[in-house]
Amino acid sequence: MALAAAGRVLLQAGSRLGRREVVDGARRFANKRVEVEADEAAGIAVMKLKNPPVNSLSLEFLTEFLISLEKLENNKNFRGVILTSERPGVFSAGLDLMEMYGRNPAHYAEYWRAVQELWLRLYLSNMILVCAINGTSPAGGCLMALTCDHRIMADNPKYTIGLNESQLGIVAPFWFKDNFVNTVGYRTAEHALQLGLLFPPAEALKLGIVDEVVPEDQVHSKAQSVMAQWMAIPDHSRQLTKNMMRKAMADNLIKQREADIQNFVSFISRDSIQKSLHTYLEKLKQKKG
Ligand SMILES: CCCCC/C=C\C/C=C\C/C=C/C(=O)SCCNC(=O)CCNC(=O)[C@H](O)C(C)(C)COP(=O)(O)OP(=O)(O)OC[C@H]1O[C@@H](n2cnc3c(N)ncnc32)[C@H](O)[C@@H]1OP(=O)(O)O
Repeated sequence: MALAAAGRVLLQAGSRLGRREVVDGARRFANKRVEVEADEAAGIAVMKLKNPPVNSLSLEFLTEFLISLEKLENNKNFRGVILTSERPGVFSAGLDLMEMYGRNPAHYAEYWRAVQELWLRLYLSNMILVCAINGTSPAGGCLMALTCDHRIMADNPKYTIGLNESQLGIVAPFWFKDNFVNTVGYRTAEHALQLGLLFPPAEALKLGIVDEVVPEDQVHSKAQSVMAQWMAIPDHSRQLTKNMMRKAMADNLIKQREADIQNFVSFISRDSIQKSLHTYLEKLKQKKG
């Protein structure tokens, strides 16, 4: 119920944005920040993140992404989604720092609800989610990948993935942490989270953050072949199994959703945290100059 209500809010927000859908022969639809190549006959869609310059998860991006995902969820012909970036090199730079810096509490609360919604929708999706990680994927970007059923990363040592929040002076929320612990195990998570480590593909593979590393030009073909394997499993048994594995963790957030929002708002509003974010943003700018 809570999920459905929040979904409606996002849909309303989406229509307020007034984005015109572009339909190309019923096989492609797009809003400004997400491109969907939908092959209804095959039952597979490719969702490409396209929020330049670095696919940060801004409020507008989250709204548009959730609307696109819901369209696919509502069409029973779609059984699988491949998530990838339209801009090879960066899968996603994670949460949009500008949504968490210098804004007011109401904005922080609205943003955090949308971030929760993204995680819940992806984590509990009945569809098969395969992540084609064709670039760097820190923090919230890594989280998106962690919600997927299978992760394939491009073999480029320049790309990294992990939960680096502590390096920014912030803390990975408990549900980011839970998703990570369930993927890599407690000790690895404890170590990586405290240090805010980002891992290149080979190390990410060793730790189980990703399932496969393939040459960069094969990420998409690999994602398609993995999807074909998963599609061969009957939906009902796969979905019941997925739900059995994931429900408890998702319910843990659902039951304390409002408290989690309040926690986030009071944490992110602190002067010391705003100062840390300021320093980090300055560092990002200086890197350029
Ligand atoms: C105890 C209670 C706890 C409660 C919980 C409380 C708090 C937790 C809250 C949130 C968890 C946070 C999760 C996150 O996801 S935080 C974001 C983490 N992301 C990063 O650290 C990535 C930062 N970016 C980079 O490292 C690089 O940009 C890149 C992704 C490697 C790409 O490098 P590239 O050289 O290609 O681009 P630039 O660095 O030049 O960037 C271009 C442009 O984009 C801006 N930008 C980059 N990342 C972000 C971002 N995440 N959000 C917003 N903007 C971003 C960058 O500043 C440049 O802007 P400019 O204006 O200078 O062009």
